[in-house]
Amino acid sequence: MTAENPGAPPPSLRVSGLAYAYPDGHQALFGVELTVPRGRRVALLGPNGAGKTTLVLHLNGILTPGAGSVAVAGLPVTKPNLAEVRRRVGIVFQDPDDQLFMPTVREDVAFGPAAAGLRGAELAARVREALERVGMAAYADRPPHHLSFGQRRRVAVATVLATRPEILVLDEPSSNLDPTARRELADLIRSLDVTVLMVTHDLPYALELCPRSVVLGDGVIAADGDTRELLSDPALMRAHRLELPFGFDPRSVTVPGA
Ligand SMILES: Nc1ncnc2c1ncn2[C@@H]1O[C@H](COP(=O)(O)OP(=O)(O)OP(=O)(O)O)[C@@H](O)[C@H]1O
Repeated sequence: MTAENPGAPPPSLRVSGLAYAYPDGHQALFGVELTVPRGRRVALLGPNGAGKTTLVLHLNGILTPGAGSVAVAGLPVTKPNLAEVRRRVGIVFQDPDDQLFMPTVREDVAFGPAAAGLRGAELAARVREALERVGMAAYADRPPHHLSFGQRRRVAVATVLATRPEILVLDEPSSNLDPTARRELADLIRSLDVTVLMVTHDLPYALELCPRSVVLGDGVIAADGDTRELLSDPALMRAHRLELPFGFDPRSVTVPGA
């Protein structure tokens, strides 16, 4: 239940007054406010050094707020809640090799749900379902390092989906993908029935996948709104080093499913 709408489920993510300084004293976040309702896809944009990674590292408790708080589906991100928080927040890192470390794809995808206590037929079904979801069921017995980069990224998504997260955090999901793999991953993301926070410098990808974007600049939220409108605001774009590909006009692009 929430104060705004009694009876409604809490948002997938609520970040309130989040401030953080690294141990060397560098203040990376200043009072960030961000609410992502369940089932929405939101892009987190901003130049290098804006604080995007610092924000994401608070979502699963790798960093602890200097001030403010984070809650995932109403559960505060605090030390006693970390195991459940990490099941609810599935982060797909930019480099799939940071996530895949078992001898086979099947074992990598089983790792999360097995750690959460699933065994036997239930575990096998969960792994199969996640691999089917990302179109990689035929590769279950292959070593991850024999797969292409795009295939490894899909398996990395499966490792996270297998834990049935409340929110999927994608860190630069389109990086290093060829155009076909990029489109296939977009189709996959669009087909998922899950809340998504996508950190990206790929503005067309943000437009294609996320109706809403948040622009972070120097540790503060500089803008939060309709992606197409934000990307059509030259002053905002210039101020935050956001650049569209040459000739790309966000107002003339048709977004699938929109
Ligand atoms: N371990 C650290 N110690 C001190 N300062 C740090 C540390 N990690 C990051 N910073 C600083 O915090 C600020 C935010 O960094 P962060 O990595 O969150 O930015 P980002 O938006 O994710 O950038 P990028 O797009 O390059 O990934 C930067 O000024 C960065 O130099």
